[in-house]
Amino acid sequence: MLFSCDNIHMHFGARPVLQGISLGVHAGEVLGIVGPNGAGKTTLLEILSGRTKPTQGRVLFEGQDVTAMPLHQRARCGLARTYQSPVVPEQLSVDQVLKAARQAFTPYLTSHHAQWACDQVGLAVNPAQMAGSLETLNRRKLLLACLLMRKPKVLLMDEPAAGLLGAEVDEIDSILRYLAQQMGVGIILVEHRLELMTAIAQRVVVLDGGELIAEDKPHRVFDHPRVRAAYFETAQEAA
Ligand SMILES: Nc1ncnc2c1ncn2[C@@H]1O[C@H](COP(=O)(O)OP(=O)(O)OP(=O)(O)O)[C@@H](O)[C@H]1O
Repeated sequence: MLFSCDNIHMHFGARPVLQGISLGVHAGEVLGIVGPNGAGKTTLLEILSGRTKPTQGRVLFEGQDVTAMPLHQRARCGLARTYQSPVVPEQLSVDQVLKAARQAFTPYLTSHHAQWACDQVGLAVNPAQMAGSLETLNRRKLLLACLLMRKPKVLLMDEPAAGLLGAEVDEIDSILRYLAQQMGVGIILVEHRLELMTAIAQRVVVLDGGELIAEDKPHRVFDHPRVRAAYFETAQEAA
């Protein structure tokens, strides 16, 4: 297993938010995480990325225990993370954003690395354009290009299709498929859109109330009685 966690528990005060979560991803595999609102998906991504320390449990990267390793060190090991909102530096041009990303790496990456990364995600915009004026899909592509030039081994993604429509979702789908299949990146993906999950994930885990209640292939995971109950009850409560 390339990247995994083992028996993760998380409490906020006395409140348990994650209870005994174990999962992992292989190189070139896409693992999906779904679950109703408040299930603990984002909290788990925060723990996997190193932004939050779990109350209990371990995170393992290529067999090494990285539980105590902070976010920036995990990034150097090859872990990358994207967020639900594609926040870019509004006052910098696309070229300046890419340059800042190149210079955040030691030794500095070259403009060839940046161009290569832009090509991988199909980012074709005027380099002088202000990043703040990009629409959602190109913001996501720019942020992904900044990560890809570091050649990550593992990518953690929180709702990469949020704010996208139709053909744009298909484009993200193709990019993620390419990263996994051609570049061998292990991807852990939190996503509400089940069609995206079904299209690209090999396995899906379902969280509910901080517990892992099912793990299966995407087209089978909703056959599990606990998964149906979690979604049905949530829908009923919301009605
Ligand atoms: N810093 C925090 N302090 C206290 N409680 C928190 C904190 N962060 C999250 N929670 C609680 O933990 C639970 C899980 O939240 P989390 O955001 O991980 O769920 P989620 O599955 O990502 O939900 P959504 O799909 O709505 O984004 C929620 O009940 C939330 O209110």
